[in-house]
Amino acid sequence: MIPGIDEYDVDVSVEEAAIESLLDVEPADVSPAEELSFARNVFVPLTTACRYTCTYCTYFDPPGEATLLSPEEVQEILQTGVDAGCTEALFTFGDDPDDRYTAIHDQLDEWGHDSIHEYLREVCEIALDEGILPHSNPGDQTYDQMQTVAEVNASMGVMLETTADVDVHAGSRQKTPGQRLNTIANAGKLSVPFTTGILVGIGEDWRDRAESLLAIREMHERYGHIQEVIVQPVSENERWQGGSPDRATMRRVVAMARSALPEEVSVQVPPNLTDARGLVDCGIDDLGGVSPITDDHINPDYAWPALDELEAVAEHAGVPLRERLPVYERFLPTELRSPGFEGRVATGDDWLSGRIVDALAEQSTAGERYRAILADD
Ligand SMILES: O=c1nc2n(C[C@H](O)[C@H](O)[C@H](O)CO)c3cc(O)ccc3cc-2c(=O)[nH]1
Ligand SMILES: C[C@H]1O[C@@H](n2cnc3c(N)ncnc32)[C@H](O)[C@@H]1O
Ligand code: MET
Ligand code: SF4
Repeated sequence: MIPGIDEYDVDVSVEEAAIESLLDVEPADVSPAEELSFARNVFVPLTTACRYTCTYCTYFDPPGEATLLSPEEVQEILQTGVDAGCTEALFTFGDDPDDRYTAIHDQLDEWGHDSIHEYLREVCEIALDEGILPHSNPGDQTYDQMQTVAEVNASMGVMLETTADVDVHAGSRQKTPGQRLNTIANAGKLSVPFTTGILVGIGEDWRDRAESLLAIREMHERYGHIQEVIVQPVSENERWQGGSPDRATMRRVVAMARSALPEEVSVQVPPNLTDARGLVDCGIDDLGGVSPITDDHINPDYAWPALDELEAVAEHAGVPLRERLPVYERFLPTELRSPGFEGRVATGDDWLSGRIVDALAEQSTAGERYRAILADD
């Protein structure tokens, strides 16, 4: 049984035969994508406080040192993003920071908020007012927490990491696969277009990788909400010297992801952590959110490639590079999709809230930029 799953009302039943057949997949078995997409984002590390201490993570700060960005600081970062033509405000932060740190709780209280999710809602509203679309990844979330912020996000995400019980998540407070899957299920129940993925090289074996990808597939079959799956190699930093998966491993696991998932779900690799050129023939079709202005705060030692380097990856593969929004086009109401859009899956019109649809349809500089990106197919 997947660790921790019995604590939640999530039924995941990956079949042994499906795992076995995925284990046979090789890069030569998949067809390369016809284009590569990316989004321009600005990274907003709302707080570095986290209730967990994953041993590969350099993001979290210990109590006493952790910070919380004020609304003014957030607004300033967002403004630089808007000025640089970004369409995505990536709010990523530690899991339930206010639960473990009284200083964070007290600061939120001073700003008039009961919880980090209430505060997240406020900063997402600031983003929408500034003309940039929120994509939040606050780690694990309950249904109620997610409901607080769902209507002010264009999409949300959490990495499953792995379905295996691995040492890197050990300790008295830890991520569990059951809780991550529950978060993914909550997004499905709330119709939130969702990003998830696996972290490769944290002690999981090939069978675990196959099981993780198939568990994601099962979630998508149930709710239809998975927009992309990130295949992320764990990367070395001052806290993690346990190595990073080699090229052959990344090639095989990307091919497994492409085979495991239905066609409409994108397979993404981060271009600052991988040699994306060497993965296009294994089935990637997305290079994720890339920032022209902010660091990757999670992997600060790995600089974002410039746009012309992304162009070079696409050129090397002989496919076009296309900018996208943080929410994939099939989740948009039909009237906002580009004329040339051929939805491979009918999704209906009820994914995005009125607030997000208004932002996309607005007669404003931001609205025009969003529509220009959609029209550029
Ligand atoms: O800059 C990063 N962006 C990360 N992103 C952002 C992602 O590249 C884009 O926000 C999505 O492609 C949406 O456009 C994540 C998004 C998620 O929902 C879940 C996990 C990640 C992980 C990272 C990451 O490590 N670094
Ligand atoms: C937001 C996501 O960042 C990823 N993450 C955290 N630390 C690292 C690292 N050292 N290398 C690669 N990815 C990492 C986790 O998968 C997390 O879910
Ligand atoms: N804490 C969240 C998670 O692990 C997001 C940031 S990870 C550096 O999903
Ligand atoms: S990976 Fe996310 S959950 Fe784990 S310690 Fe880092 S911030 Fe916290």
